[in-house]
Amino acid sequence: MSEHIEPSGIPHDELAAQVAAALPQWLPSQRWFGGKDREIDSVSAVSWTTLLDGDPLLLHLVVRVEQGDRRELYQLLIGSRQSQLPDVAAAASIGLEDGRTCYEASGDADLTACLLDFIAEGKRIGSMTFEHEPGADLTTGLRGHPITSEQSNTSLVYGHHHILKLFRKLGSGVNKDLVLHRALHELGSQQIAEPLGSISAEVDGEDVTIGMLQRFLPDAADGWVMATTSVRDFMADTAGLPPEELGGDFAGEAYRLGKAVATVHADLARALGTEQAGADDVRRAVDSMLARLERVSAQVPALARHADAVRPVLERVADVAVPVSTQSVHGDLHLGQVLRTVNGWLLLDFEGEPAASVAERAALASPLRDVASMLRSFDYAAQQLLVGQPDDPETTARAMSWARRNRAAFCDGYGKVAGQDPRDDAALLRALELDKAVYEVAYEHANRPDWLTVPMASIERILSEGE
Ligand SMILES: Nc1ncnc2c1ncn2[C@@H]1O[C@H](COP(=O)(O)OP(=O)(O)O)[C@@H](O)[C@H]1O
Ligand SMILES: O=P(O)(O)O[C@H]1O[C@H](CO)[C@@H](O[C@H]2O[C@H](CO)[C@@H](O)[C@H](O)[C@H]2O)[C@H](O)[C@H]1O
Repeated sequence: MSEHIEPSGIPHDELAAQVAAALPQWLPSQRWFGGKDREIDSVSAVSWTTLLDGDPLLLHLVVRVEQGDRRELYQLLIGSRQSQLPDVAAAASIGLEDGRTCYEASGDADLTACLLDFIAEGKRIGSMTFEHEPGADLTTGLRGHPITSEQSNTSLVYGHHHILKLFRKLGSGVNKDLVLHRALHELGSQQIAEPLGSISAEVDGEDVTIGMLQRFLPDAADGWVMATTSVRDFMADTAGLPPEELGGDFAGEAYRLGKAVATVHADLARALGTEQAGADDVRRAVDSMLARLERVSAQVPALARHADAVRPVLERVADVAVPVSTQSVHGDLHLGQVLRTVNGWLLLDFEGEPAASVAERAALASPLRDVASMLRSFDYAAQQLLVGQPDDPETTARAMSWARRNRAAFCDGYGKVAGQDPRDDAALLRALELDKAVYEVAYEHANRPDWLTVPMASIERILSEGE
């Protein structure tokens, strides 16, 4: 915390408190805010650090958001200028009652340029520590611009060299994304973007990762964009050509993606070890899936109607042969988390599901969790074109044939490297897919209500297909 006084005379602790008081109105409109499903009871400033003093001012702020029995920490960069306001999005403005303009400053490249330089210098400011990884080759003096794609966090790209992710919701300790990136990089993994540095801060007496710097891959193609382009080509073809003869066929990519995911799983097992889950562990995993089903059903009546049919599928996992091998996994793998470079597929963002607790994210799991999660994403890619469209069984059937082809290719590629086809564990895979779809119902309900039909249609399909 700092005792600095801004030129206008307001102490920074007062400014932090004023910003926190204005946040209940502002937070719900932010894509990265994970508490959109509930009323905000209060927001209070937990810690603040002056990164740039004077005019302009850059304040790092950690706030506690209270929503019923839920209490979460979020970080913000607060900019304030007395003179000319920067050309940042109007949505960044956090109005204060006394008319002062404070804004969320991650879009102000003049202010965020210092973050990269601080990492290169290995600077300590107040309770914040900026570090580069051993041997990291950093280009400094660059301006950082936020990426425009959908994100749970906020990432700034510095001159096509580096990308700095600022974790919005803060957990405790070293972020899992950083832990897994470091472990994979140490093994020489080619399936990740090299970790280059980090930012941490002492919050409530504990060191917490608040940012991670990585090599930026300017020529990489986003997996979601590639897959949905392929779906569009496939759906637009009226000559009825077989998919393998269409230019945008994705099956070869899906196969190679399967191989890349299996390689990462093998590397994670090698780097961080495996454990054998016994009957009690499996029972706990089943109970946690059932609890999620009940929780989400209570919020979304459309899901509640299927809960009686979903429950026995989840329960069947308790009958799988034990022990089940568990390990560190990605935790929220989907097509938007993979990049295709000239050297093959890379995986991003090992943080796990944004809504999960730190303990849930750190828990070891069957690697089939990631397989199921990626299979769900092929369904999403196929179905996203149908969102808001009138129901047409023929179009739906064609979209689902794209999903089937690519899901199969992904499993073939995965099995080739893993030495075992994930489809051999049909009961577990089916339950994990359903559990992920239940998670997605909650995610869409809170974030993109128009897309709720996507996981709901999948749940109906998985249930109707039987075993
Ligand atoms: N190293 C990188 N090189 C190029 N693009 C990247 C890199 N890391 C992330 N991205 C882009 O940023 C997006 C968001 O990154 P991600 O780590 O998934 O953030 P979040 O946790 O907020 O979802 C990705 O979907 C990808 O398009
Ligand atoms: O922000 P994250 O990437 O960490 O993940 C969250 O947002 C994702 C959407 O951006 C969401 O993914 C769901 O939608 C995707 C299409 O937009 C689809 O490919 C995924 O399969 C589907 O789960 C993800 O669940 C959520 O955690």
